[in-house]
Amino acid sequence: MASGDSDIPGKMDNLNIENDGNASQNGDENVTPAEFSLMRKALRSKLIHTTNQVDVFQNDPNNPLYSVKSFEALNIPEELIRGIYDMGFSKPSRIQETALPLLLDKHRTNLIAQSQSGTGKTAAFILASLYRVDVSQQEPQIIILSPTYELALQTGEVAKQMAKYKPEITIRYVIRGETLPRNTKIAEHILIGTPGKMIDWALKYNFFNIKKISVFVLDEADVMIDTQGLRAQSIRLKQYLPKSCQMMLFSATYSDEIMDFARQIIPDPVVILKLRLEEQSLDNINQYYIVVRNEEEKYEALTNLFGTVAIGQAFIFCETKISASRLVQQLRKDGHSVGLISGDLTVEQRNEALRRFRDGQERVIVATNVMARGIDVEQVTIVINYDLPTNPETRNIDFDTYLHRIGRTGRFGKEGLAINFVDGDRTMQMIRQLEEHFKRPIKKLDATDVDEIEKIGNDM
Ligand SMILES: Nc1ncnc2c1ncn2[C@@H]1O[C@H](COP(=O)(O)OP(=O)(O)OP(=O)(O)O)[C@@H](O)[C@H]1O
Repeated sequence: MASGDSDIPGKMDNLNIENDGNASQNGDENVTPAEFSLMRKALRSKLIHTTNQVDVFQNDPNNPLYSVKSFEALNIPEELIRGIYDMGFSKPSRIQETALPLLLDKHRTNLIAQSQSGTGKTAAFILASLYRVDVSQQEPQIIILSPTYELALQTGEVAKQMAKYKPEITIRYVIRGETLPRNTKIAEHILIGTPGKMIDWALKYNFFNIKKISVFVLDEADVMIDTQGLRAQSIRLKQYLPKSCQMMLFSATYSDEIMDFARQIIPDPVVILKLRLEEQSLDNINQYYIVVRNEEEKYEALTNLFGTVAIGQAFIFCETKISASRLVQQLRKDGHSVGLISGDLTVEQRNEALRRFRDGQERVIVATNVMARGIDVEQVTIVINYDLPTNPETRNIDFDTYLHRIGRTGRFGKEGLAINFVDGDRTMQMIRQLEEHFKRPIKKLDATDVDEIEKIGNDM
């Protein structure tokens, strides 16, 4: 049995989402960093633009750095350009502007790149990998390591899309469930898989010659080091690679631990960092609260909103998985088409719900607090706090989670709408605290005032 099976997700009990450690507060929802990463990808339909400059660190001052403003300027085969345009990209993203010239240059620069999720890292290393393939050789030349089975599949999908007009480039997954007869020699050029299985295929079964690998990519380094065993396996694999192999490592977050790991894997790297995450802000969000007397009124007010506001896409947040799933059941019973995202669902079910939402098949998602921390909801126009976010220990209002739920990063200047439900003195006091804390008014909305609700909807 291949030791690659150690990559089965869901084994971790030590949650650490975006390094804020917050998820463990709601320990009944066990979601791993790898699962969050997948959820972000499932939900994302486009590039996240950031205004931040990138910082580049390199040891060799003679190595001139340049950035590209167009894909044509990269001197890559026309088929790859066509593939990129077919994916809807018109020009390189911020991180790609700097990373691609380095990745494609004749010095085969090694790279460590950190940039927030959704900024175009995957597309960058896929392009570099496709560019490096020598199609005259029918053997593996590129290894791409992902932390889990699902993330590897996701990366493979991107590679297949980009290589659409270069069908002579071949790709093989090295993930659980894949088996080969003994003495097989793999002919595919690009191997995408998890560390344990890759080690087995390279070193135990000799399905390919690791000395022929010319590009090694380690993706999602932050997720990798969070998962027992993957770090050691990655380092082990790296030790067998030829010296001439170009190595690159990508991470969405930054920490000393990640950098230590990165430097153990990548010799002599150029390091690209986009350290500062853009601040979430409430500047473009219109915030309201609706007062209700009991659960029935609350539910009625919610469905009233659905009926009146031509909501683009909405997220509804509940405090617990039980309340979230009850609400979904009720809404579905009443004929509303809503998706649910909670820790009770399988990875596949959650991602399927997010994909349906992303593709507009469902315009409402009900989610729990834990889920809110792990995914960003940039494209959502309405956020409804069915339950206000509270700290599970103190039961006080949780300002950070509130901001994370409804805030937007600067670039997304679009207007957003946040609606909070108030069902007593305690929640009313929380609204006042939020106003005080963020120095922004939260206006009262009468759930039965159809004209006003319509007006809000039209203003968006
Ligand atoms: N140059 C580009 N122009 C337009 N869209 C792009 C560009 N590069 C990537 N994208 C798209 O932006 C989204 C995010 O890109 P990508 O997955 O490469 O980001 P990432 O930084 O690797 O994210 P993660 O850290 O979650 O893996 C994808 O939908 C991708 O197709």
